[in-house]
Amino acid sequence: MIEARGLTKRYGKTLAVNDLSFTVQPGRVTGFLGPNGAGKSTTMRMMLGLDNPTSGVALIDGKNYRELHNPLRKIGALLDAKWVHPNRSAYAHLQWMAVSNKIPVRRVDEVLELVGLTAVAKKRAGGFSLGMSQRLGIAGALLGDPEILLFDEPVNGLDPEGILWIRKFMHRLADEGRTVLVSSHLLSEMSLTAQELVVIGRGKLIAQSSTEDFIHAATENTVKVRSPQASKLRDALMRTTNATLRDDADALVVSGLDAAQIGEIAAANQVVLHELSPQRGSLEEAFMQLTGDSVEYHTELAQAVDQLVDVNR
Ligand SMILES: Nc1ncnc2c1ncn2[C@@H]1O[C@H](COP(=O)(O)OP(=O)(O)OP(=O)(O)O)[C@@H](O)[C@H]1O
Repeated sequence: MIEARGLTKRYGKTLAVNDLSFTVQPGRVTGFLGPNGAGKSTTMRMMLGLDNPTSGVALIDGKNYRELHNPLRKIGALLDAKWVHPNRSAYAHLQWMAVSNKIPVRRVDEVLELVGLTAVAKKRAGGFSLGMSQRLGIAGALLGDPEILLFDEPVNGLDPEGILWIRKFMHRLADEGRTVLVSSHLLSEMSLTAQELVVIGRGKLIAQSSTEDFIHAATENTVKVRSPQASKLRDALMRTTNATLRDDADALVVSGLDAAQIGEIAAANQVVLHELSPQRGSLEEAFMQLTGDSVEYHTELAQAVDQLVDVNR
């Protein structure tokens, strides 16, 4: 388990992380979501003992990173995929990491196999694509077979195939019972990857919940109804309920009632229905809702969505 308690980091005048408290549980992929500059990397660096909190603590199974006996066996991390020496082979890089952390060298072959890099293990890491570099970074994080894994923006810049691979791999790690914290500013990607969310903005916690609850709590659930007798249905709904109705092309969008209630009212009034479909809010809508009226945020959000469209193009 990872726990942040009152975690705060100040760089001069910038409050990068502001009194952040949350927990990350094993067996689930937890998305660490927030726009660029929200404080995700700083938080992760403090979890890994690479930066000192101004106040508060980041605990790994109840301990500071620096108190861990054999840190790589407890927590593995991918912060920057390109930090590998370009002239080293993938194998040599992992071997160096293994030796310097007292991990048996045979583990190198295992992790190369896990991330699908066995065939290129002896090639220069400098010639790797971004996707291959990410896999090598993940192999490094897995070297100590740790229970806890941190990934900072692992899908940034990857093609759809690479994104899918990372997503499946994260799920596999969580299914093995590990604690997986993955940061991203890509909202839609997180809605597919993460089962739990920790959402931050300007260093502060906005929400911690399951992805489903996050969307549910922050967005209005509506039901889309299409009927050849729309005005009769509208009258019946207005007469008997406090539901709010709005028109959307040839459909009625109803909030305040669920699909079953609308179906019952339609049947009681002998109204024919052609469609009765619950509409779920999206993570984008939820994020907009919770981050309120900040212009800066909405610009960030628009950029995040644009990037997502680019990635999927
Ligand atoms: N070493 C540093 N010195 C000064 N300011 C910093 C430093 N590191 C981060 N910051 C500032 O702290 C804030 C949070 O940055 P951080 O990199 O943690 O955000 P992030 O959510 O990871 O965003 P990104 O995805 O862009 O990295 C930003 O305003 C950033 O400019």
